Amino acid sequence: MKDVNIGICGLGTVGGGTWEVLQRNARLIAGRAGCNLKVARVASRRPRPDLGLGDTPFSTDIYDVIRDPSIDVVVELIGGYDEARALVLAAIAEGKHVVTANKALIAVYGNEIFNAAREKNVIVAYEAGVAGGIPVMKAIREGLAANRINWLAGIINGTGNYILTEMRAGRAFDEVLKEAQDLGYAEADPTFDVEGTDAAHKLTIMASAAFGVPLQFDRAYTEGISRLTPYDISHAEALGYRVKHLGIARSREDGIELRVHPTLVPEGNLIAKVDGVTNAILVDGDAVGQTMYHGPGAGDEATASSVIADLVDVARVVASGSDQRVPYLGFESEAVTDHQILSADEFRSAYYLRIQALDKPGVLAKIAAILSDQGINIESIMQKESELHDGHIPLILLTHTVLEKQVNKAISEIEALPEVEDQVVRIRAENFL
Ligand SMILES: NC(=O)C1=CN([C@@H]2O[C@H](COP(=O)(O)OP(=O)(O)OC[C@H]3O[C@@H](n4cnc5c(N)ncnc54)[C@H](O)[C@@H]3O)[C@@H](O)[C@H]2O)C=CC1
Ligand SMILES: N[C@@H](CC=O)C(=O)O
Ligand code: NA
Repeated sequence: MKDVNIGICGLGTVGGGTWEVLQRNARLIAGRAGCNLKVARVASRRPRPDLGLGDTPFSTDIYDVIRDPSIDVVVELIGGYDEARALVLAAIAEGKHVVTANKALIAVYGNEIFNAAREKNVIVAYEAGVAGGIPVMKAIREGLAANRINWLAGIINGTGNYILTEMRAGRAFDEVLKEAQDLGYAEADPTFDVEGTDAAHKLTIMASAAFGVPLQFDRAYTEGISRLTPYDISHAEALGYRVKHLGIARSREDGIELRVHPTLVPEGNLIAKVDGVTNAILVDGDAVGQTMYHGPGAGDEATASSVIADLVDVARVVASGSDQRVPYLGFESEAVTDHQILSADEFRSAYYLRIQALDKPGVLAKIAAILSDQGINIESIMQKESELHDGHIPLILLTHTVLEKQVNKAISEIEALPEVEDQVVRIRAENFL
């Protein structure tokens, strides 16, 4: 059986997991790929004696992998933007295929990288970058190829969902984040997880493959979980919702909503029950209806599972000498359109609003009048006398679905009322899920 030679760059959480699974399941994987996936070289800043690399050449210079003429596929697992971009472009220039877990790289530089790869007739595969171990890109690009995809929505950051799950159990944000870092779930810069950047990277990639538009990370609306409070989480629950950090991509006649933010999800919805580091993506297609992809969104061997699936795809092409492959974002270049990405003002959603108002007659009427002037109907209202503090009492409202610009207008008018103190807390609620 032929060997396909693999060079791994970056032996951290995912690199280590990839090495381990390739060794453990070598025969099984070879049986599927039709060739041996041989790790012929590894490079990383620090050696990993715990992995038992044996005779496999190791160096601290990742470019040793690029320079090695025997390497067929470079596995980029160093992470980050610029160094990874340079490494991947250098690998492509050498005519090597690339497998990466780096969604930041693909979301931001994917258009450039895919063009370079097309010119050199090599493959760049990135399944591990989107929802870790879940083969969701395979589902979108291949399994759902018959469908007009209407929308997709899901939990696509394991660290964030882990934090929200533990916060519900009463644990402190910082303590749980530290634990997620120790478990290898978090990004090198964990603000990418908690401020929504990582989820926006993944959403950008899924949306392009779902709708056939170029990658446009800079057009994604991004809001993280760092400002969520246990208070709002528990009040949302009292209204029958769970607060989840979602990525939502929805195709409309007038454009595409591309947004990442904390979201109230009806408690009966499957997504509401997804806890811990688990990710879940619901995809709505015109032919199939809704399908859901659920599984570990981060972690060493779970992510390695996707890295190796990509390696098998590449190895089959290398070993068979064919150049048959799935287009990068599932669409042939001629079929990619310029359907615009909408601004946040154009989002349609329901809203949970928490208003800190003076407890005196007439205030509620003023707020109701502002909402009504903006055409906003109220679905439910909650106010507890027991939460009266310094003459102020939180008023919690759930609106019907409206345009976001109407809500923004209403919020600024409400915040300007002398009876209202602090900023209005606003969390989108999605009843269409
Ligand atoms: N940890 C996870 O669960 C997941 C991570 N990813 C992605 O996988 C990639 C790798 O992530 P992790 O393994 O978690 O990171 P990590 O920080 O554990 O590993 C990165 C490794 O690369 C090495 N490295 C970085 N720059 C280097 C350079 N210039 N020269 C030599 N070595 C260098 C580091 O020393 C480290 O050993 C990232 O793009 C990340 O976003 C994707 C899905 C899940
Ligand atoms: N930091 C990411 C890792 C996987 O993509 C996450 O927590 O989801
Ligand atoms: Na994946």
